[in-house]
Amino acid sequence: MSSVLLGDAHGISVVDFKPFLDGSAKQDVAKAILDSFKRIGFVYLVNHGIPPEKSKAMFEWSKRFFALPEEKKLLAPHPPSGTHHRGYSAPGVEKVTQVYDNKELIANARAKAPDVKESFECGWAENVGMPNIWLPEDVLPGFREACMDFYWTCHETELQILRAVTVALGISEDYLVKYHHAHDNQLRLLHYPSVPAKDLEEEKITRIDAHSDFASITLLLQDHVGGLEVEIPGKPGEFMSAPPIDGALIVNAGDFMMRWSNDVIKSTMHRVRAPPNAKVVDGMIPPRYSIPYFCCPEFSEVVKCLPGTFSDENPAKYEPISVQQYILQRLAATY
Ligand SMILES: O=C(O)CCC(=O)C(=O)O
Ligand SMILES: [Fe+2]
Repeated sequence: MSSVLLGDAHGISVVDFKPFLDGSAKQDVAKAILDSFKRIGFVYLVNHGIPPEKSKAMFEWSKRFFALPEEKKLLAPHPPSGTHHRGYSAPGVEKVTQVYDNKELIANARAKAPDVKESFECGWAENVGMPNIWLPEDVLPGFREACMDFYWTCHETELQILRAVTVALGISEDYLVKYHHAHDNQLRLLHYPSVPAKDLEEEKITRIDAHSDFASITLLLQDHVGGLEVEIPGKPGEFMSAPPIDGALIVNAGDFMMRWSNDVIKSTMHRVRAPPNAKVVDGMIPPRYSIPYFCCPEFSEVVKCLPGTFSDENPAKYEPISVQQYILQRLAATY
């Protein structure tokens, strides 16, 4: 085993990112990430550059935010449409599915088994297309600043991961970074409240249904509770757990990465269920907190297969697609 590959969890590689960041073994790290992305679309990174104390502090802010009374959280309300994806969504409001635009289907899925999760979304401050929606500062002083600080910290790690992926694909290091210079990303705080184990088992409610992520890559921090599941390669509809690993960041490829790479990289379906071996107390599953950071190309860009990923024998599988059109279509289908 090469020194950058530290092990694996159910086939998802655990990779040391430091030798990429310090330049000591860039190719090895890049290849290890790409191998895992090709196999399963997910990779764990340690020494990823997001300081552990910052992650810890962000989880604490998230807990403080979600612990506020409902009427306070609703002072930063998510608009009724999914296309302005900012602010606070109460449990049951957003329903993530792999449906693109059938409103009726989505409404039925929501009514049948709502997602029992609440979330807070924010982006960069001057994004005029999708302005942030904050609480009044005195409701939770410091929250806005903490979110924005974490946003930019994650952005640094995002750029390095994009560089690693392009290096591994054999194209110039900044090729994908250029698509991301507008940092049109989204920081999401998620809280899955404690719920009756029975309701989750009987699928009366869900935490989050199976879906692929829409954009380039997602950086995902999860707490120790677990419950994230990833579709098993070659076995559609069968899932396995992607357990929390101390200090590791989960990175998964989204639909744009799949399209850019002409299907070399997988954009794998994942979901959140009851955690395996959950400590059920009085019939209740413990709460879960997670923090995904969705990395997205600039909205005005068009995503098409990268040079070298297609040929006469292996034609491009995807038509060029507008970033804005695809993202807004998928977002609209969640509210
Ligand atoms: O909570 C999680 O770990 C998963 C969240 C997720 O997949 C998403 O928000 O797209
Ligand atoms: Fe996701």
